[in-house]
Amino acid sequence: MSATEDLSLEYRSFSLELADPLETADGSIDSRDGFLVRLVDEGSEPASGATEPGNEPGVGYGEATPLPGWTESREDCERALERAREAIRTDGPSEALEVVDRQVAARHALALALADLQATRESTPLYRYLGQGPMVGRVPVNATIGDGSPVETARETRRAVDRGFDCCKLKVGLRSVEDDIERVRHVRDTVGPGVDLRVDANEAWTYEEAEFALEAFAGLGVSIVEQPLPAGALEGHADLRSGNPDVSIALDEGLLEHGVDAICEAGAADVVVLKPMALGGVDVARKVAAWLTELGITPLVTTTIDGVVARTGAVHLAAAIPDVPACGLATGELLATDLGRDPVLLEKGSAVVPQAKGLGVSDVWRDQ
Ligand SMILES: O=C(O)CCC(=O)C1=CC=C[C@@H](O)[C@@H]1C(=O)O
Ligand SMILES: [Mg+2]
Repeated sequence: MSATEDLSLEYRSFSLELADPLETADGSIDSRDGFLVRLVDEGSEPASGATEPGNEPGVGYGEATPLPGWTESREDCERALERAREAIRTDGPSEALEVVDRQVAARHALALALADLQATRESTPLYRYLGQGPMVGRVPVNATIGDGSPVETARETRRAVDRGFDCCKLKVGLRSVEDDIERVRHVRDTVGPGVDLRVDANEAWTYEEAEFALEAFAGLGVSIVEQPLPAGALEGHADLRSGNPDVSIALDEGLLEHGVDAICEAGAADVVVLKPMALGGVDVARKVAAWLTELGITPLVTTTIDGVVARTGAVHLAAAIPDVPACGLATGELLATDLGRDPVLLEKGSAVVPQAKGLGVSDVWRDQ
């Protein structure tokens, strides 16, 4: 993409309620407010007739959905998008990316819109533009289960398994470790041994609590414990790892605090969670994934409970990562409303990857 082409950027705010608040040890998420971004190549021929996915040749979509604690604030995001709008008109895409470099959600929106536009021009689905790899039909996904009562948690997990999920991530950390162990035991008894269970504590535990939890979780067949300790505790995570070879340790908040090299040097993670919205875009996340793989750490992709544009971008990112494990991409079903039609079908625990040009989303920029 050259600096001289005639690109214009527009953005609109949105607010999406969750169907039910997602309870986590870090607080409850009940709505997602952000900005839908549209990039238009003013020099390209307008599409004639109906706009099927990938059939808007001069248009790219992006989404900035800031989440407190993970990204810049909504206000900073809007100011950054305004700077990008001006910069892209006067100086081109590279300069526009530079002026939002530190506002990760805004950068995510711009980078996604640019990638969607370019992949569409090259008549290739976004994941192949990002990864330059082979055709991928599906990526495995996990169901996301909030930190509810033991009965609610078991019921939700059962429901997810009945709908075809064979991997479920349970939020933990809101109650005592003993209570969480009983909660997970109840889920295991309900769904049986064949379901892959993971837990995410969102930094809730002390080292002693985490050690106690990990030992019990190993006996319950929990495969991954995500962010058991505060993000700063790299050595603590490394010690938990070496003491509990049967359970993988995943870092999520820890990636944002330390970066890949420090995590690798400390030996603090088996798995690292990539949230493209919090990392500044699918392009950045793709590079981080490649670097992790090179270092022998497994990358997996999740969302920050985003609208359909960012969520579909995350599905493409996951499809661009070879042999990616089940990813936290079934988050659209947590929303009561969305920005438009979801081009990603969830089927038997997998997301069916859109094969249209670009992102493959359509019908998100309706006339207001
Ligand atoms: O990974 C998933 O299954 C879904 C995404 C998810 O769990 C999260 C999204 C946004 C904020 C966090 O509370 C949470 C996480 O920590 O991974
Ligand atoms: Mg997490």
